[in-house]
Amino acid sequence: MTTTRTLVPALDINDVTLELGDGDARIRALDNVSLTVMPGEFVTIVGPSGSGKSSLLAVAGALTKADSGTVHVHGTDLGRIRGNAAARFRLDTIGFVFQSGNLIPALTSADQLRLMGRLAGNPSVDPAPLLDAVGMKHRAKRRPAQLSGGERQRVGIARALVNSPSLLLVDEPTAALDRARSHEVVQLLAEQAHRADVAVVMVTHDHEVLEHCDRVLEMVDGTLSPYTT
Ligand SMILES: Nc1ncnc2c1ncn2[C@@H]1O[C@H](COP(=O)(O)OP(=O)(O)OP(=O)(O)O)[C@@H](O)[C@H]1O
Repeated sequence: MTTTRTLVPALDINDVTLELGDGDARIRALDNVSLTVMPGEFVTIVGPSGSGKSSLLAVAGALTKADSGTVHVHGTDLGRIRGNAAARFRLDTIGFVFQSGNLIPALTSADQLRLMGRLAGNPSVDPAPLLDAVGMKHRAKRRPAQLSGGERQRVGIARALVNSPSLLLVDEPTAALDRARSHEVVQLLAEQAHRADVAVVMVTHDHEVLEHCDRVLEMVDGTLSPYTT
């Protein structure tokens, strides 16, 4: 007997439109965008400045509501949750990684992870295995100012994984890094996606790192299409 396993997409964006600004200055940041990302898949979005990449991450991360279309994260319709429920959902289901790691200056690497666990109602988080997974166990007691840019980014990735998210949204993770560190960080994201079955959606201007991604898409004027070199 053959058994078929139905996989729920980690992210399912269907025909989404988002308009920003007021009056004559109103622009269509997302124009009928659709995107499905499965668990364990690492998708990257490239495209010119102002093309709508950050808007897409904001909609996928339940930070901005689409004007039309639907967004499901791991089966939950983001259009149907708001306020505290949306904040709770973000904390439990979505991880965010930003340009420079966005770490809290006063906290050690280990405490960055503990705090994220506590916020999600998971106070017994053990930071050691996650820091180990990103090659940062030996920096557990250091604060951000005592870390290199690449190390901060690694801690940021470990922190984003603390609550075992279904979806990891990553905005320009290599902006502050040299070429070697950029490859390391993006390779690490690919490893985490494949090992922990997390869907990763990364936005980048850095075409050097695309080799590590499973799928590359291009955003131009609010529309998404496959990227061709
Ligand atoms: N709050 C806002 N109000 C009005 N327009 C906005 C707002 N935020 C973004 N925009 C406009 O929406 C469009 C898409 O912006 P977005 O930040 O998504 O692009 P991006 O591709 O991420 O750009 P970059 O690569 O420079 O970060 C741009 O034309 C931008 O000027």
